[in-house]
Amino acid sequence: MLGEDQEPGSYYVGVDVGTGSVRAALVDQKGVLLAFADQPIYKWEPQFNHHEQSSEDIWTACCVVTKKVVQGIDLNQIRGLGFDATCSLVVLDKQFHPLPVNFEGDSHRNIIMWLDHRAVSQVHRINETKHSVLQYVGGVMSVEMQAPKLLWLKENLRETCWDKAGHFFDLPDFLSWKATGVTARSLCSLVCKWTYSAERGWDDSFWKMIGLEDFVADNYSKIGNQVLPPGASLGNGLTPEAAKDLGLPAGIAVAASLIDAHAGGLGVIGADVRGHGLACEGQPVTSRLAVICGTSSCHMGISKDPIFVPGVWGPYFSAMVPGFWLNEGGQSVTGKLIDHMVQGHAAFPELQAKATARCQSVYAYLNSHLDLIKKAQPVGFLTVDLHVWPDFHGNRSPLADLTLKGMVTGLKLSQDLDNLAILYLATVQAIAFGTRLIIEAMQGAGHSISTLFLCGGLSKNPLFVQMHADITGGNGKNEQSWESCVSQT
Ligand SMILES: Nc1ncnc2c1ncn2[C@@H]1O[C@H](COP(=O)(O)OP(=O)(O)O)[C@@H](O)[C@H]1O
Ligand SMILES: O=C(CO)[C@H](O)[C@H](O)COP(=O)(O)O
Repeated sequence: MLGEDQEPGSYYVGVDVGTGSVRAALVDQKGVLLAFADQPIYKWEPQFNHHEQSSEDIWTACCVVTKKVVQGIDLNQIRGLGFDATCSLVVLDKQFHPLPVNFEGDSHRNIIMWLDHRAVSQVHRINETKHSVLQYVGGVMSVEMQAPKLLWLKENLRETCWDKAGHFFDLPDFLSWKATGVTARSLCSLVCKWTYSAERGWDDSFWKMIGLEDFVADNYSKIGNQVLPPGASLGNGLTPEAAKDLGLPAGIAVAASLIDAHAGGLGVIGADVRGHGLACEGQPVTSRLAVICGTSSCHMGISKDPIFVPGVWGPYFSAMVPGFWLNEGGQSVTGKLIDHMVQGHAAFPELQAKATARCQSVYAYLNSHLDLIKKAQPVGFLTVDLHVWPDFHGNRSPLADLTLKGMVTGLKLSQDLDNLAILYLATVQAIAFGTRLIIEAMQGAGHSISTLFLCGGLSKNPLFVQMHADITGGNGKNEQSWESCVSQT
């Protein structure tokens, strides 16, 4: 919205770092999208369940996309810049140089990604403490959060990484530091991934109990002892060095960052739906669930008072919408699971060739193929004999069990394109059932959710959206009308 102090003709740049790529958007003062660019980023999997990235590679990609979106505009009209990113752990030494997070000693790979599950033993021990901070992450800490990863580094890479480390950043906070030189952390990342409380700050007893008393001793300087609300203006804005890298004027305002799912949640949960004849018009914002569907899916619901939902992260105060509590359900792999199932099938080369011949994406081709083979039945009935359990990378919510694995039942001696299309459908349905289980857990604990707002790469897939509407809408527990609104971040 145009604030009173904003002149017309102002531009803003937003940079979104997902798991697979970096995207930049240029918007005007009304939030209208004027330009968009994206750039893939590198990922390494040196061993099973170890996932790493490079902060230098990601910063370079941020610079490429930012330069592209501001091409041809008057740079002096740019008023602000903001970042969001996945909640991956960036490690730097005392001089802010990258440190290796791997046994190979490769310092280029200085990020342990959010989906890395190397710290299984560490998270198990953290959960055995039953410390009170765990109440604020759904009762069970996830291996995808930062405390187990930090403990893993201390126990496994003591000399090459831990002893030399000067700064541990969540990726969104690394980016705002890189742009401004300010090491302040965002309340969003510290509350959601690091056990910081917006009301009580750090809990010394937790860090001492899990064997990371080092942080208490140095007054949390390595993980953040200055905390700002997301959107707060950082220091003196963009430094001359970062300005040169990004192709922007020095000194423009840079905002304290958000985690990617939280940026998506903030973007869609308050969407103005007036004038479309939707049943959710006039309903409170607390009746909406934002589902951010990319590599993973994140289910963001807010409330005025804290709601404790077993197996669902939070409640987190002011971490997404200021003044509201947030619960965050999630499925660790959704887009990644669909890609895995489709690309690993024997008929994938045939699918690729046919989709390319029609100038379609493989998913658009599969969706039309399902329409062709469903005959008179609704498409969902094609999977009466084939079922998928989607927890190939454990269950984030509501079971909070990282040991769970995926399953497929009903396999036949067929590997043709029909078989691939039906397996794809069953995978999408399984993911939608997972969302339904998360909603039921949230409703059972006191949320009152009646509308889903989807965004992210998977929301471009009409079958994914339709299955979510069909499967979550018919749970019989919701007296209110149910609908899925789609918007894209
Ligand atoms: N047009 C599309 N149709 C179907 N699926 C899509 C489409 N575009 C992207 N996706 C899926 O969305 C996922 C990536 O979403 P994205 O939001 O870019 O992820 P991330 O933020 O994690 O990098 C991928 O699994 C991809 O297959
Ligand atoms: O844990 C998360 C948010 O709390 C996200 O799943 C993680 O950041 C990855 O997001 P994406 O699937 O959009 O790349």
